[in-house]
Amino acid sequence: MTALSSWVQPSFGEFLAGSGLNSVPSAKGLSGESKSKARSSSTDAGGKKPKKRKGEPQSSKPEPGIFSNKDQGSQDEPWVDVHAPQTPAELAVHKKKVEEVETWLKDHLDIKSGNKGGSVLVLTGPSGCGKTATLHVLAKDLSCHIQEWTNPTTAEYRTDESFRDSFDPASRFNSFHSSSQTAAFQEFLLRANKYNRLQMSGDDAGAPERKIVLVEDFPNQFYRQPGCLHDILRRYRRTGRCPLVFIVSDSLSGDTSSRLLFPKDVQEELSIHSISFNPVAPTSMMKVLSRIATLEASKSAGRNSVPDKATLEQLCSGSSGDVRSAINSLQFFSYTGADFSLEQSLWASKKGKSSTAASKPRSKGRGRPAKASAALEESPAIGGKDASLFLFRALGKILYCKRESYEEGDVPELPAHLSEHHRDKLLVDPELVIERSHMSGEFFNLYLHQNYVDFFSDVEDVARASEYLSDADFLTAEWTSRSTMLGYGSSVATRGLIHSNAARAQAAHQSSVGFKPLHKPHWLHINKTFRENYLTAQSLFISFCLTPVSLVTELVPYLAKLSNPMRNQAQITFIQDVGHLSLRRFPGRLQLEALGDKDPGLLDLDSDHEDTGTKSTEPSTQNPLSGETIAVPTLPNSQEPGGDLPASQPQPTTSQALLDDEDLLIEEYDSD
Ligand SMILES: Nc1ncnc2c1ncn2[C@@H]1O[C@H](COP(=O)(O)OP(=O)(O)OP(=O)(O)O)[C@@H](O)[C@H]1O
Repeated sequence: MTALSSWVQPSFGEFLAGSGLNSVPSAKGLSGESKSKARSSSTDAGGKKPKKRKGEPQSSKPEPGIFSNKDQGSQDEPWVDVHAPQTPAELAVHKKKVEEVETWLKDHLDIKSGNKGGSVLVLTGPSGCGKTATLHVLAKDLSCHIQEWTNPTTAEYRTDESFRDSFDPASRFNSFHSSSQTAAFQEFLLRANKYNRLQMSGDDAGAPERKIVLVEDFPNQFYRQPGCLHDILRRYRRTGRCPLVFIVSDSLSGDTSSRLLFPKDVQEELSIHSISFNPVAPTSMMKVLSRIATLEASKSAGRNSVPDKATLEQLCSGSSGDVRSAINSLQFFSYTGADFSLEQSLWASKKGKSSTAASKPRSKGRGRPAKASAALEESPAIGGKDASLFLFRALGKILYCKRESYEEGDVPELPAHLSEHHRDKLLVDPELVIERSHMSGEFFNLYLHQNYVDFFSDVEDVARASEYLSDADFLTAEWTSRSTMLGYGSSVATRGLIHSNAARAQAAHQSSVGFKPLHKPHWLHINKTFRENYLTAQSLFISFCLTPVSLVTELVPYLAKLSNPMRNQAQITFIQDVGHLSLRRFPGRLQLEALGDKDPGLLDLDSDHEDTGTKSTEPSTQNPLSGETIAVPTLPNSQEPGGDLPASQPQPTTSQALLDDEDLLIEEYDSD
């Protein structure tokens, strides 16, 4: 927030000074001209804070969270700080999560009770869901001190010598930056672990210091080489005396950074406890917003308006469970509501538009979808957070393609020969859905391709839809134009799919498809196997000096035909698995891996690699489509034949039993 307020104020300073406004929330970090201009025009709220001259140190700057002083200059303070929770009961976080963190802290704070000091906790969850606030409140409750790591700025450790080193052609590019940041982090941990805080007057001198080391700001080097962090953690685990808490915020589409920094095996090895926070629930969010709005309205003597319930609800839905963003939007709204007369009318007209759209009764369908689709289609009116969609919901929006009938005379009728193409008004915007799924259009198409058939009831429609999917594929086939054509490709795929589904063309007659489980694309698995086979072939047959493609398509099939090709057991197994196309082992269709409603979209192949690999529990088997046998222990359960197939999929047939193949025996050959 400090950073935020320091750039917000200069940008608005002149405008505020000119308009005689003084109650914009940006006292923290004020600097320079704009600040003095804003101050000079202050008559009321600005005057509450002692005036500071340019260049004067800002000693009274409150820390965010519980350290902020409620009484001082709250008019100018960001409300997130003024109304920071002080007790666990005030937290907008689910009680169970708070208890979980509290129990862990209590268990690991007492150094004397066994050697638990060097234990590590990772808090994950979306940004602004109260992870830091929870830790601060609990630390205060348990009377312990938080020592937090912040990345030093480059200037701080750019001593003359290291600066000169960085220009040394022999030294690796940027090495001074990353290594010194990691070294500084290591030193911080060492010191935090070794030394207590200086005793200040008023501190209880006798009481042993209880301390939590907090890391929220990770040195960049750790993202490039997570191994560095893991080594430091191993050392800390052995020597640490106080609990170490990491806070990792999830990205919009998944928890990729926490998986990168704290992979499962490292968590197990170092007994790292992980607690995952959810976005703040709308009911808790409403409580927090109403409390703050009422308090602020009573404090401001009529200058701030209390937003009505509908507005608060809108703020809640626009914040996507981010309490910080919701409170900021509320503060912004309250100021605009009271002070900016011009802005007020602009906001009001925008709000009016969205609220009429949201409240407009729909002629067809139930209330809930109307509300949901309105929330998706309308951007939140007041400083709303980017609303992301979980992949599961995004796919549902396209596959279920909700429609609403046109009002009489709304659209011109199509000519008779085109009447079969008439469709009711679509309630989703496919491009927006893809954008909010935070996934590339190509990957999104893959998911559609895997799942669309279950949502169709006519084979002619399926044929048309598959043509659109092929067209989309074709549009992005040429690498030179791919980046330009990606958007078109996904539009053709999504809109083509939606249009082809004639059974869902009319809002009044949208056939009920019921709930259909969605699955991850089989392509992901094939691609993973393909890459693994390439790597294995390369390492096993390195002496042949062939490219991976030649190895797998020429050498290995050839060796498979020989009865005595190799002497190494690993090579023999690989040749048996990959070298020949066997139809022998497959009794039925694949069972695909289900897509959960919270599964993140896969942004790149590496994350897919990890994703499919870690979730696998099933034994290895063979792919009936390509004929490849997959001897990979980490095979996803999508490959297990014969298991419980979803009702939507054809059940295994017995015809494959006829495809019996004689066993291929490869004997070991010793050339010596
Ligand atoms: N009732 C409340 N519960 C939780 N936070 C609140 C509440 N009221 C105000 N806040 C403020 O909301 C903000 C919550 O952000 P917090 O830093 O805890 O989020 P976070 O999950 O750690 O996310 P990030 O990683 O982005 O910082 C804090 O500034 C906190 O002071």
